[in-house]
Amino acid sequence: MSMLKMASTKLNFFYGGFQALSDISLEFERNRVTALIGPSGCGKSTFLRCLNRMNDLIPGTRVEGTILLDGEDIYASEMDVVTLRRRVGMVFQKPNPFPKTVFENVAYGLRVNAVRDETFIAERVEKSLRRAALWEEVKERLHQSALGLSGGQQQRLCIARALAVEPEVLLMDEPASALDPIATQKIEELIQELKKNYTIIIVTHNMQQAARVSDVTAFFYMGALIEVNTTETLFTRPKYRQTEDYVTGRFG
Ligand SMILES: Nc1ncnc2c1ncn2[C@@H]1O[C@H](COP(=O)(O)OP(=O)(O)OP(=O)(O)O)[C@@H](O)[C@H]1O
Repeated sequence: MSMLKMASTKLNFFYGGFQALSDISLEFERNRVTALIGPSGCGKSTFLRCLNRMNDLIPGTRVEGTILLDGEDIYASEMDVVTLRRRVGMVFQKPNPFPKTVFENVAYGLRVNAVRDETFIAERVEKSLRRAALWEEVKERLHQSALGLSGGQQQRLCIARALAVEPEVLLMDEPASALDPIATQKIEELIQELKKNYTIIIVTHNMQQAARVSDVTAFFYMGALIEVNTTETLFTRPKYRQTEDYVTGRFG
């Protein structure tokens, strides 16, 4: 099995007349955590959303170039977007549980995919909550509203919800930025655990977080990919001045 899970080649992205990404070629290996870093507005989130075609939902946008998932072009006409988003799951910056029970939040993706077997659903809900390191905290309150959970628990619930449909890739857009330090640490530990089973791509503003959780880091600046390397090398021996200035906190 190839180590390469996803790859973008010469990706350009436009919001109307504004080009937000230029010529991004970036590879993602299986069971690795890749962090996307760079100053506000440099295109990190735009790039992340290209990877499961979330940008399709924004009118007036245009993509050029290719993105492959296991060698298949995700923008090809035969690619089913619902299947793509099942395979490439996403967790957002702010925890966004549905106003439903804990159980139904996690079961949601299965029900949407027309799974009817309640035993199967219950097993998958438990497995997903365990993988998201939340089961012990919620097993007695599965049928209470998810909105009663703490922010950190809600974010792990959103991760469990993403895992329930068994994605292959997990996209995380600043998943801990709305959380306190303890909840953040739990999410970071969880990311380390999850990479055994998933390919993870995380956008973060927090350089220490990128250094702690990722194997590979990509530095974006003004819509371009400036450099990508193992996290250790990128942080200790960056090739370019812009990268160095950013990782040492001189700007951004
Ligand atoms: N829906 C949109 N319509 C038009 N322009 C957009 C839209 N979303 C983002 N942009 C622009 O595209 C550029 C890249 O934005 P993006 O959100 O991808 O950057 P980012 O690096 O993730 O920033 P941040 O760290 O602040 O979230 C910015 O100039 C932004 O203003």
